Amino acid sequence: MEYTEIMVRYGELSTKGKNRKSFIDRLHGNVAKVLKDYPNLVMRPHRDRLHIQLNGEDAQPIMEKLKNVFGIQTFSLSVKVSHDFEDVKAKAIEMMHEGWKPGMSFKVGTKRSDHSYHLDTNQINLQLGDAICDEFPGIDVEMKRPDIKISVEVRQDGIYLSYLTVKGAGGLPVGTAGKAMLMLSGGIDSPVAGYLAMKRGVDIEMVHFFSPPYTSEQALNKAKELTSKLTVFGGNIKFIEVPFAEIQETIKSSVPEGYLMTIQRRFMLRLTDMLREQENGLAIFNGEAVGQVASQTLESMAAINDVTTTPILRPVATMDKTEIIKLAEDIDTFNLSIQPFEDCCTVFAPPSPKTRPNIEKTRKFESSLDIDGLIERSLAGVKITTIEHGDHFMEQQQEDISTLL
Ligand SMILES: Nc1ncnc2c1ncn2[C@@H]1O[C@H](COP(=O)(O)OP(=O)(O)OP(=O)(O)O)[C@@H](O)[C@H]1O
Repeated sequence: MEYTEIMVRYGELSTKGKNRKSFIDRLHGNVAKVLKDYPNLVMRPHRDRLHIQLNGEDAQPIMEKLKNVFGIQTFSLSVKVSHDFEDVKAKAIEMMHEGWKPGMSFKVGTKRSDHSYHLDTNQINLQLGDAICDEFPGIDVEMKRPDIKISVEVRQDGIYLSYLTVKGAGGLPVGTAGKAMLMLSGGIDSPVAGYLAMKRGVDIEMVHFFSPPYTSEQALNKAKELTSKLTVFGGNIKFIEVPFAEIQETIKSSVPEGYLMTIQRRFMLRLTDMLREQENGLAIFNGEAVGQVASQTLESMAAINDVTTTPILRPVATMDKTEIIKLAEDIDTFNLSIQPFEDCCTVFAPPSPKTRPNIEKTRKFESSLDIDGLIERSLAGVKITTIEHGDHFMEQQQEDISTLL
């Protein structure tokens, strides 16, 4: 069947008034970005739906992209026919032949925005229902949970029919909840935390610490590649790389071993917070899960969090590792995350970090360091790039290597 339009139903639209408008505008913008490679599409955002006219474009790849856009509850493929009711009947029957299998029940549901049409919603439901029953003798009509629902929408410019409804990603359009920083390592958890932040409408910017020469270019590229994977959910993402080797070396040579990790993390958080301020972000997200490792006990979190009052949000805090892995697989970051490139935290990890660091002691050990100078030099080396959907960093490097061989 040649479809004419995709009808997108908005997700969580509990907000009213001005918020509703910004929700719809942002969703429209995000959908337009994701579908930028299809110039023939025409989009019309309305109060309760977004209509995407296909103008001959193949619906399948477009639907695959729409499935990742937050703020969409469901979407349906529809076909436009004329106001001639015989055309409507013929198309509804064609749809039933396409989707119906023996034993399935059905229902017709009609909406009219064109109230001048000569049949009202009840008449349309009944007459179409009768036509379908004649074509499929013995078929069950089921009002509550039909297997197939033929939806009919009567509009000024024609009548739109659909029967396939696809579940969207839910959540809120990325950008409607404001901007925040995500502390992105190359591991499994922080990309999942980023995905969950985006799902609630947060526009994230990545902050990644790296420590050359202790960490390789490949480790940096892995974090960039992970960022690229997340662009499918919300468009371009800023990637902020922060040099961290001098800070780690200094801490290692000046602080008792048990406190290395806590103090390193405090520096990471301070730097992320400064970058947040510079970028006008409102909060910081990370991939910590309670009790997962030494730095993620509640005592450690408290000692690290001590450097800022900025909200630190931990979307995977209460999830089991298996649950996080399942999500990482669903969003296609898992296989990349498990590639064995070193992270600056693992390179400098002490053999037995304190799992219950004392805040007073932490502050005391840290006070011997030139905190401002270390931070200033690290910030001076920050590099900011924008990662777009389709950008690749890992493969590119493999290609480079293969050309050298
Ligand atoms: N190199 C880094 N750059 C930016 N943030 C980092 C870095 N390393 C760790 N983090 C942040 O600290 C959190 C905890 O890191 P840690 O290495 O202790 O745990 P993890 O459970 O292995 O997390 P992940 O799987 O995200 O690496 C990460 O989820 C991330 O938000």
